[in-house]
Amino acid sequence: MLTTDQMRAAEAALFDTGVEEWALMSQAGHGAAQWIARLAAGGPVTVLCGPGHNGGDGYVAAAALKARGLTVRVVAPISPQTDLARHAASTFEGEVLSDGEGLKGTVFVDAMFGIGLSRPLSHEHRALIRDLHASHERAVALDVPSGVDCDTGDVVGGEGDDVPHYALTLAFGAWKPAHFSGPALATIGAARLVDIGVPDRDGEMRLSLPERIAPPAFDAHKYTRGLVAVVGGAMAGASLMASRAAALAGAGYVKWLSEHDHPGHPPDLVKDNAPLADMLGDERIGAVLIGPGLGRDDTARERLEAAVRSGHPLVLDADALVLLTPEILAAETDAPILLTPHEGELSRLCDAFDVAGDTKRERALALSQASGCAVLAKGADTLLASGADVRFFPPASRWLSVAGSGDVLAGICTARLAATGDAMQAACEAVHLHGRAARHAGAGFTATMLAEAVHPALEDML
Ligand SMILES: NC(=O)C1=CN([C@@H]2O[C@H](COP(=O)(O)OP(=O)(O)OC[C@H]3O[C@@H](n4cnc5c(N)ncnc54)[C@H](O)[C@@H]3O)[C@@H](O)[C@H]2O)[C@@H](O)CC1
Ligand SMILES: Nc1ncnc2c1ncn2[C@@H]1O[C@H](COP(=O)(O)OP(=O)(O)O)[C@@H](O)[C@H]1O
Ligand SMILES: [K+]
Repeated sequence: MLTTDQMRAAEAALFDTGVEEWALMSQAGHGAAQWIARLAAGGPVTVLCGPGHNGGDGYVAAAALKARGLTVRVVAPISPQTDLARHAASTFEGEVLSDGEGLKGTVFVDAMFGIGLSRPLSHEHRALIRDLHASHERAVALDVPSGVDCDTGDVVGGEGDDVPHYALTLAFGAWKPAHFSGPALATIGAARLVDIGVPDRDGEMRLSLPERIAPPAFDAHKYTRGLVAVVGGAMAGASLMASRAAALAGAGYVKWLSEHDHPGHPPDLVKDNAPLADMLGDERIGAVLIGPGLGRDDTARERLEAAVRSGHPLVLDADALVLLTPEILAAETDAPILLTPHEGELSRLCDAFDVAGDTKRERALALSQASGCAVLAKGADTLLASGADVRFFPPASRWLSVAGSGDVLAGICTARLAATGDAMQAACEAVHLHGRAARHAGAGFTATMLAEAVHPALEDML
């Protein structure tokens, strides 16, 4: 995944090796035409072309679609402004209109602006896009929906609903942050990457895709598979749900360290109510979860301090993130720590660690660097920051927006941390497992149902 500047640098590096600009544009336009043709299914296509190379891609796609026998109209409110864009326009031999008055069709292709957007869309351009969107059955955005800032996913000079909803967005050469973050996420629809020859490199920002989870080794026993300790608190239900999710996410053994009882306590979950510091002294513990249902009083803070001092790999969620300060984290520990804040907790933590950033990505990175922890910043556009690295995730079921869903995720994270010993890998596996569980749970599930659905989800990922 590349920012605008990185994308331009990657293109420049290709040109330095002798690749022609036209070759890239040609691949972008032809790659787009293949997707558009499938969506058009023989119906008429209207391509809105801007003045730059995004428009150039549009002209190439228009010419390729016309060559396939489709009815294609180009609307170009601004003429091409570069030699390359003019050359692209010259390859399209059909009708070019200056406005979209009365046009109807199957697919509307937005090739107005891409990574070169430099200011908010004018009222006229916004209205033109809205009208063409309304008069066609489906809309496809080339590179990004016009008006979206590629680096942030914000709508430049506007709100999320100033950009209409696209069925498909075709990213050229590399993903941009906007494809998986910010208000743009609501407008982008299905996102697909079109190869234009920009080599994949092991950059700091990447899209995380599900990878296989390793099943237990042949000589595995419950401790090698991971002993998870879930610290309970005043509201026992939340830690109980997290424990259940941890058990179903592959942990060999889950211990519930709780002073409180709960009627939903299952027989296969071992409860231990000895003093917390004693229990945390067990060297076999692979990872500790603290936060769900912990409470926020002095007792809760003492339990958090004990968990950090224990030196075990940690997942801190919910109330632990409300209580966390740099002083608490100052305890000597080399063990990996994963923080799993939602938006509100992230902003509180940024205050507590005295860091700031314009975007969620920048805030999560700054917090990770200030705290030394991996930061899984949850929400509709979940992302993971660890040191300089960022992982984005494909959008998950919106039904995950239910109370307790974060407790389930925290339990999964802890099981994966106990199994892998690596906060970043654990968080990536956990987000995919959580998303997969949501698909198994269907629509309108409760957090308890989601926790149960971790079981079939794990099987999918083996
Ligand atoms: N460099 C290349 O050869 C390639 C470019 N590609 C395409 O080119 C795009 C980037 O092209 P450009 O750098 O030309 O940028 P764009 O085509 O995104 O836009 C730049 C043009 O729009 C104008 N402009 C910007 N914001 C405006 C606004 N709000 N109102 C009116 N005019 C505005 C600028 O003055 C400039 O003429 C990518 O998104 C991608 O679609 C890729 O397909 C791959 C190859
Ligand atoms: N609209 C959404 N689309 C996808 N996932 C979502 C959405 N809203 C919330 N989630 C996910 O659901 C979980 C909610 O966690 P959290 O906010 O901690 O809830 P709770 O505290 O109630 O458990 C997170 O994993 C988050 O990424
Ligand atoms: K566009």
